[in-house]
Amino acid sequence: MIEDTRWEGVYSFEDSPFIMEVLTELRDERTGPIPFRKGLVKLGRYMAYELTKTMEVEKIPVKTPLEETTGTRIKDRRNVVIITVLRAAIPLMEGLIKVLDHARVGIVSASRGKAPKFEIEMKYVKVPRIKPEDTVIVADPMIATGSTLVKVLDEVKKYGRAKRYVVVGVLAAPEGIDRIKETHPEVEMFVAAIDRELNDHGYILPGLGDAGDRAFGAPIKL
Ligand SMILES: O=P(O)(O)OC[C@H]1O[C@H](OP(=O)(O)OP(=O)(O)O)[C@H](O)[C@@H]1O
Ligand SMILES: O=c1cc[nH]c(=O)[nH]1
Ligand SMILES: [Mg+2]
Repeated sequence: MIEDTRWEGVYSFEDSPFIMEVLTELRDERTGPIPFRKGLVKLGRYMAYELTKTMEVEKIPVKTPLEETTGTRIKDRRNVVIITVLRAAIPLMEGLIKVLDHARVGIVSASRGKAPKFEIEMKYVKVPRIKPEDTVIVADPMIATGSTLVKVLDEVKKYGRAKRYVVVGVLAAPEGIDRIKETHPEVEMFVAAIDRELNDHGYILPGLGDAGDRAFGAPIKL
């Protein structure tokens, strides 16, 4: 992972060719919903694997068929709460949880309104109690204006103070990172790549389009 020195605690995986290859497939407009969801699952799995490198480990005794020796256990892996932001984060969470299988899971809905206010409607909130030893991971593939994550982090912090707050995403715009760092400076962010900018509809450029629509199809407006 590479720390982006424009901020404190913001990392990308542009040094990982495999993560970049999967990201390229997600960006490709020819990629349909099935491979798109599969790609989000893969990114969740591999970014969770990378994230374990930042977790606390402990030495434990282990007995092989031949002799006693010392083993390793990732202590923090047993104290994780994954917060999934509907819709687009569902496949991403599926990938994260393959590595972080002990995680407790919270689900929140968050749908973003139109420019320029980008009001966030957060109706469905089901979050477990958060303990001081927990690493809270908020999963959302896209960090554009940052409105969604600011609102979700505000809400999640009502459920108890955690040891760490980590955002895991696929693409982030500098504008969104700035916004989140303003209101939640302690939050660490891990994304596959940090893209160039937002367009005036609040979409990330070059981006990958609307992640929820790419994964599940565009909803119709009644
Ligand atoms: O950083 P922001 O400007 O808040 O934008 C990011 C949010 O926008 C998209 O959600 P959307 O409202 O499109 O819902 P969806 O995931 O169901 O498509 C995306 O999934 C993020 O949650
Ligand atoms: O580019 C973007 C920005 C916000 N939400 C998305 O799904 N894609
Ligand atoms: Mg969407």
